[in-house]
Amino acid sequence: MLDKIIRIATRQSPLALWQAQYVQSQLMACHPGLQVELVPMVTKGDIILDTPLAKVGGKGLFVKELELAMLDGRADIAVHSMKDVPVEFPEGLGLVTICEREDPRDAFVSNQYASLADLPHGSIVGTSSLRRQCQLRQKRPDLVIRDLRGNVGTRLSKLDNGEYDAIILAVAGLKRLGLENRIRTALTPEECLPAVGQGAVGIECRLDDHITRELLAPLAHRETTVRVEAERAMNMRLEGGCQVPIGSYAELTGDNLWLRALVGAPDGSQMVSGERRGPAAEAYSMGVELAEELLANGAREILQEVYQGNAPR
Ligand SMILES: NCc1[nH]cc(CCC(=O)O)c1CC(=O)O
Repeated sequence: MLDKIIRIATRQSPLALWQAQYVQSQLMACHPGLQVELVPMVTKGDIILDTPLAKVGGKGLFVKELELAMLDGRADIAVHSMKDVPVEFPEGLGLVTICEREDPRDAFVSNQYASLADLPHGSIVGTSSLRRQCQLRQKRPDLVIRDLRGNVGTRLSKLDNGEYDAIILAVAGLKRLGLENRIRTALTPEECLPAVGQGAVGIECRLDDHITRELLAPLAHRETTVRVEAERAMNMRLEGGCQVPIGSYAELTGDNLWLRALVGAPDGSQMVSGERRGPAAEAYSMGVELAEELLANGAREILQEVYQGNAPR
């Protein structure tokens, strides 16, 4: 077992490298003597950076090359932000481990203003996430929302250049990159319901690689796994593809799971939301049932508009 080497396929953005190195150090701490190497890769998503993600094929662009490397045996595992992991996996691969969640909230980042409420009428806010856009617009229809892409450092420099009055980023990403001081306020789940899996890191590998799966087992965090399972079941039932105006967030207290979800029109004109409470063992079915309730309450029509590219923004 100790002469085993684990190779981690990773993108080279600072956040992807942080996540890969986090898993590398956790694995080495759990298994003294185990060798763990990073296999840095470039994905299509890294190359096509100027087009809104929804138009170029979505988040899958960032994971395909990593998955091919695992299937070809050039790498053993890939580490993902759970919110970027597509709902389906290629044959032979699967998500086997979910690590402990970092702060799941969204962050309000600005150089002049301390909070969303402080933004003057007509301020320009940067985010390309339809989920963030619809929730911002619902609360503040006066704001001007502009697309904002690139990795976390790029987004912050566009804010600093004066292109935006404020931007919204995930708290987790900023913390991991040592940029916590840029957070003016964390938005509560009531202000902006987080994305499926936000703040959690997951590990994908070949399902028949039992040695690797056994080595990964101690990195799993039970509470996070239950929460993310409920959130992902919700998303799966909604067929939430690449870029979607869906928030899905679960909290677990003892055995009590509380799942909240919303689907909104990107222009903030409509929003359907709901919640479910139940025991942890029912995480999956709670997610599916909540999704069905939202679909029946108008989410189906909202999502159809978004998928057909007709939704006003
Ligand atoms: N969509 C990009 C992305 N994917 C994961 C994170 C970091 C937070 C996380 O792990 O959920 C970010 C940056 C952001 O949304 O600000």
